[in-house]
Amino acid sequence: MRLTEVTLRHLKMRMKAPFTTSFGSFQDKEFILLEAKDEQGNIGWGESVAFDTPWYNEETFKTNWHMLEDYLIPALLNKEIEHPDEVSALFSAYRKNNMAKSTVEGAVWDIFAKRQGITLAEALGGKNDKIEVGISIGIQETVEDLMQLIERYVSEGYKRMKIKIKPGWDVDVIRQVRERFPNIPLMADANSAYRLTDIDHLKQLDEFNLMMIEQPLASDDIVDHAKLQREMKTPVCLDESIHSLEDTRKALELGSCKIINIKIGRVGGLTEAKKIHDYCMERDIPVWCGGMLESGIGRAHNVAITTLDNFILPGDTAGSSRYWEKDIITPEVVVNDGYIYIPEEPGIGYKPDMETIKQFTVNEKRYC
Ligand SMILES: O=C(O)CCC(=O)C1=CC=C[C@@H](O)[C@@H]1C(=O)O
Ligand SMILES: [Mg+2]
Repeated sequence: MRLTEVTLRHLKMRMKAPFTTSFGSFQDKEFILLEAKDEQGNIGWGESVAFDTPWYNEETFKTNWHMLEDYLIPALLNKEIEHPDEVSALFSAYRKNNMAKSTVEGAVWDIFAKRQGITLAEALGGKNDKIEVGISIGIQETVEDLMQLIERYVSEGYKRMKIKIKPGWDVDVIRQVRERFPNIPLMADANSAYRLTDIDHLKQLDEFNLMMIEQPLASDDIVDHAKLQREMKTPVCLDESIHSLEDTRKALELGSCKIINIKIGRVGGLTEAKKIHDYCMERDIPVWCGGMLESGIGRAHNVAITTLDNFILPGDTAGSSRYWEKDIITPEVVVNDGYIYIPEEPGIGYKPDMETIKQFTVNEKRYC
């Protein structure tokens, strides 16, 4: 298999409502879509999940464009490869920039599956024909606003609620949610808003039977998380701190967490995501698939990886309509009673809607 042409598109899409976390709030989503063609004319798609501001991690869609244009596309274009696993080896001279790497690696995986006439899920080794999904709810203006959203998403069938927390919007809010919804599967994501000195405060969360607390401490930490996990009953889940299988190994050896959130972009692509999945599975560490407010293309990749056996916990891959008036794929990703059914078409299984893509495209460039 050989890529003969790659097109980058810079898209700008407005979400239905702002999404607020401990690090900031945003409503306009700017990102890169990557379309790749192989020597047989098969087309594969990838999405960069980097935001427009480096607040989740150090990457942005502009740094991704630079990496793709100046290093990653030239490293791959017209190179003969047998399997997508070889892509990371071709990129090994370039440090980090995982979201940029994942953008093009995802398109290669899509083509790899299409060449064999199988789904991306099957190409990855996934056997499940449906996946369980939860939903992530940003910080709201009032607790009542939050309650109404939970009410709505519970009635739509989502299998677990994730609530964003930060100092001043944490223990009291979770207490009220638990009083109103004593039995829902519930978790909290802090996006690194706390320090180890907050340990006594965080331990108060132990009384609410949370499935986990996600990334409470610094975004690059695994040492303090291990200290926290030793003192907290609630399982710690790592998101921002995990960029690779090596990070996973070290975090698990230290006891920094009991659960891993796998985001394909954050770990540099599907090959590394699968390795982390397999490593965790051998050690009985459950994983789930995190979200980055993706358009349909990124969403489709998330759906595919979530079919692997150790994605035991519901992920953040909500339906397209959660964020978008109109998504850029057909059919859109739909959630039925908390499940997404895996599409049967080869590759990512959803068709890019070129009209809609065009409508949101700000800039486009082709490489061959
Ligand atoms: O619905 C989604 O795509 C998940 C949204 C979500 O929780 C997150 C998106 C982007 C950055 C973070 O705030 C975050 C997360 O940390 O998991
Ligand atoms: Mg998170």
